[in-house]
Amino acid sequence: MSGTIVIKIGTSSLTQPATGNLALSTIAGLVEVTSKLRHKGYSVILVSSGAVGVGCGRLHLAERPTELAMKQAVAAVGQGRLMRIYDDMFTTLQQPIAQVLLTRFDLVERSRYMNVFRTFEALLNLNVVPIVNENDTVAVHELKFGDNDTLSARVASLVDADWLFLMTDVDQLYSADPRSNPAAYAIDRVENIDQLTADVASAGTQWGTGGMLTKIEAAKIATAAGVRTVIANGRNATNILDVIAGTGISTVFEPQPRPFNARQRWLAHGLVPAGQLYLDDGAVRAVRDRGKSLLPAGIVEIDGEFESQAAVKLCDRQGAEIARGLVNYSSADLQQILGQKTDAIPGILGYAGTETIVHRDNLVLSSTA
Ligand SMILES: Nc1ncnc2c1ncn2[C@@H]1O[C@H](COP(=O)(O)OP(=O)(O)O)[C@@H](O)[C@H]1O
Ligand SMILES: N[C@@H](CCC(=O)OP(=O)(O)O)C(=O)O
Repeated sequence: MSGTIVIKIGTSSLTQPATGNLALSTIAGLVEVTSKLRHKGYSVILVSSGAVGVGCGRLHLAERPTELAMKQAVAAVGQGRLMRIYDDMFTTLQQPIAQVLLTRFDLVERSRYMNVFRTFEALLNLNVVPIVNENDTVAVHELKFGDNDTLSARVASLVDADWLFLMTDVDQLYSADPRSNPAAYAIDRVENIDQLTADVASAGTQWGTGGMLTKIEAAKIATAAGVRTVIANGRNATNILDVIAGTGISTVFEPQPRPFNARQRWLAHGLVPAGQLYLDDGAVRAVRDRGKSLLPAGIVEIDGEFESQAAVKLCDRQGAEIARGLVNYSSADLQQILGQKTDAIPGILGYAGTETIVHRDNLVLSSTA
């Protein structure tokens, strides 16, 4: 019955909305539930926001800073304070914890991705609860997760988790933001996230980053990787135990069958695509329906500048993503050979490269394809 659970808790749950001070009883509840899950045999990873919010409280700032350097400085103040509180509380329950700070870059390169994976594996084998946040202080704009919802989903995909809990300041996902739309109704279960019609456009709280939008994005990433995903209220962490027991108020997103091995999970969720290849209908069918590699003849257009072995999206003519993978040619070379027969490549480029543009082994279909 045991498995791996990733719990993401947002700033809006960790802090008091009125004062910005830490919500100590909420954190204590989360620590207690985490410890209970550990005793039941689950491995638990916490993804905790709050560095910027707690840093603001410590520095008596009334608003979340918008300037990058300022945000990074404030996060450096808050992160240490946050970890100290977690460590104090977990220590009272004899539960060791570890701080893991990630940037998007750590999941892009295969060797770094595997390193992060092995570190999590070692920590969980040591019965430690890793507490993850984005490394806000060093993350550069272009390679930021930007929000901890999608960070937690990528971590859940990385460790092949059974559950991802997105704990926030509303009980459930609603058909629209319940703060501004009193007629919004609660959604208990989402079988197919691609058919979800809820309005999640509003920005959320002052301290949170992405509102509901990034939670839905996270649920898409996690369910596509086979992780059952839950949105629930973080003020009462016992919700997690109830949801696992099949009761409790929440929104549960059903996972898709686990289609991915570890390498495919990296291809699907670790990489940051540097460009797009647009395919004709025959190539779309070959890649999507017949499990073929992509050949130059089926490419009608490309977008972006990239080197060989970069990650790219494979799209149909309308731009809908059907797959992503590692490309065998740079964008400059590809411009010259797109639409051509494979045996024309050496004559055009002056060297005999590989026959395929994206090999089947380096390609993973997108969940909506
Ligand atoms: N359809 C919706 N259902 C529920 N909440 C929504 C919806 N659309 C927007 N929201 C807003 O999203 C907020 C939660 O996001 P956020 O403040 O970023 O929280 P966190 O800090 O937990 O990540 C809610 O307080 C709510 O106002
Ligand atoms: N890494 C940032 C949190 C980013 C974030 O996603 O915040 P939230 O929307 O509150 O989950 C921090 O620790 O302040």
